[in-house]
Amino acid sequence: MQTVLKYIPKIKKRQVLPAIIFVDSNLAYCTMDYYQFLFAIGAIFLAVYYYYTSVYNFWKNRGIPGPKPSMLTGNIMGPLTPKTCLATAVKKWYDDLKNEPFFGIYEGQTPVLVVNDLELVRDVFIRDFSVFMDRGTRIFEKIEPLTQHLAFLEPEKWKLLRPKLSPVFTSGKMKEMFPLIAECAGNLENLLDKVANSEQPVNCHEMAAKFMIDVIGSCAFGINMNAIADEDSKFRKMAKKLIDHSFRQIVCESCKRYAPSLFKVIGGYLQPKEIDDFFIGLVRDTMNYREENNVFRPDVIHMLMELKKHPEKIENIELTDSLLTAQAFVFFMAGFHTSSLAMGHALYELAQHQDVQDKVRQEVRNVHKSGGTLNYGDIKEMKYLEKVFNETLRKYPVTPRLRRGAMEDYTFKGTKLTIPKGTKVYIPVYGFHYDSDIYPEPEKFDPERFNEEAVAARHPMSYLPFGSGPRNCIGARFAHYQSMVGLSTILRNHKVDVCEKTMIPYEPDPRSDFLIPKRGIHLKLSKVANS
Ligand code: HEM
Repeated sequence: MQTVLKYIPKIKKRQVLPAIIFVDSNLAYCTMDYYQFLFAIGAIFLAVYYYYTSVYNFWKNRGIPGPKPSMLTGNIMGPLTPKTCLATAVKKWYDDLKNEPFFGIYEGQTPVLVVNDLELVRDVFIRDFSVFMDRGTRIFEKIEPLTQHLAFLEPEKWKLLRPKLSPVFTSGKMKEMFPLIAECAGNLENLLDKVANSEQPVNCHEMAAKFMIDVIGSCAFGINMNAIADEDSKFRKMAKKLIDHSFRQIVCESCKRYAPSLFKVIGGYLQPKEIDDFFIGLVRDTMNYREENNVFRPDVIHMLMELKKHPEKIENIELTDSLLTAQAFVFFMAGFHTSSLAMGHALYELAQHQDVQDKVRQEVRNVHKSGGTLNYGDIKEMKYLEKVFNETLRKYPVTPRLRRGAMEDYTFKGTKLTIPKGTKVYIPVYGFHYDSDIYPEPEKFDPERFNEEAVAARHPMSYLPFGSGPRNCIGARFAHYQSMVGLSTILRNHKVDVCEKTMIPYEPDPRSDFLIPKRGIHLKLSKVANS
């Protein structure tokens, strides 16, 4: 290949221009008149400009207001241009437009309707669920086989799989699993003493993640993942890789969002295979072990083995190994990541509100007088801790917006707006949770917002940490129990304080769509004498 840039400075009007800048020595130069060249460039610019302005007229043409989109990225900056995180963007749009029933934004070039009106939100989640069963997420199953899980699956497969997996999380099953969670809490207690003795700040988000990995491993997979005791635990390493923002992952995510057709072609080269191979191997080996040794545990793996044995129970779906593994994978991923964030954020607030922390400790000690192992009933009695947990998820909803996709043309009730089939819909959770008309002084951490009367006085759609309707979080009950066990274990005999390393004010990580602390949650942990 030979560069012929050297020709360019010598060009004069009406001179012949080598229009191909990189020319293979075997190819003849392609020549073009100077004005023709300028015209061609201009035409290309015009075409691109026309394309983008017409794409970005979608909402304007329908009379729907919205923030001004940028070329290419629309309104969602995304991981390649991390100026503002998604939560901050959602809040800004909502604050500017909250008196509108809805407004329009663009994810890349894709129009998205954001629904503000709480009754219309209820229609989307519950009353017209048959239209909004879709998550509105595109899956590239050949490139990323583990993304064909419950959270992303298209409605046809989702509606067959969800009822088969829901029984894993009934309250009866929770009771059965509780001793396994309590056992992991024992290991956490040993870690707490080590950390307190070291007198060094600890990243509480990471500590919570280790606990959650052990809990999910034990309850969903029947495996001791050993993340608390072993710094080199393979599961902890995989978990870190999953939530990592390496350059490769940022490129992948951006490509999927802004250039999905390109991702189809190059995604296979960008995608690390290590995580897929690890989980596919893990689920296959666990199933084989149980089969050969006749092991029975009423968990996610058992449910998946049953489906594999009786594929006739789910017609119209080919139950491939990767489809089954993807279901186990989402329980691991969603189970440890979301709950560890909730637990980390709760400790962050408690370290800044010692009065609330003392009250929680008092309650935990009253309920759990005997010490020893916690039981299921103990958690139910910790009403104040529950309020703290709920208020934490109000201030720090893990997902700042929820998503749905319209499966047919849909007219919003009481309005003239009809959206075409396939339109994406967002629910601005972070906007609701910080709306001062719903939650006065929204920046304040106040667990009393969750006393019975206050909750009954609010619209049910104004608090959505676990989503709502038939496609809500399948693991909400499990998340609640594992977080409450983790928090009560830490706070019973230990105290968290802010220290020099604590990030105040809070800054979310702009590279993630989840609400994640930018620099971890570093707190000082010390032992509290038993009074
Ligand atoms: C504090 C912890 C958690 C939070 C804040 C959380 C939040 C959410 C949210 C907001 C959704 C979307 C709901 C919607 O669109 O209406 C969701 C879905 C989901 N969550 Fe969770 N989650 C948590 C813990 C868990 C746990 C522990 C598991 C499993 C062990 C889990 C498994 C799932 C799955 C599989 C879905 C997809 C459900 C479907 O599409 O049918 N989550 N979660």
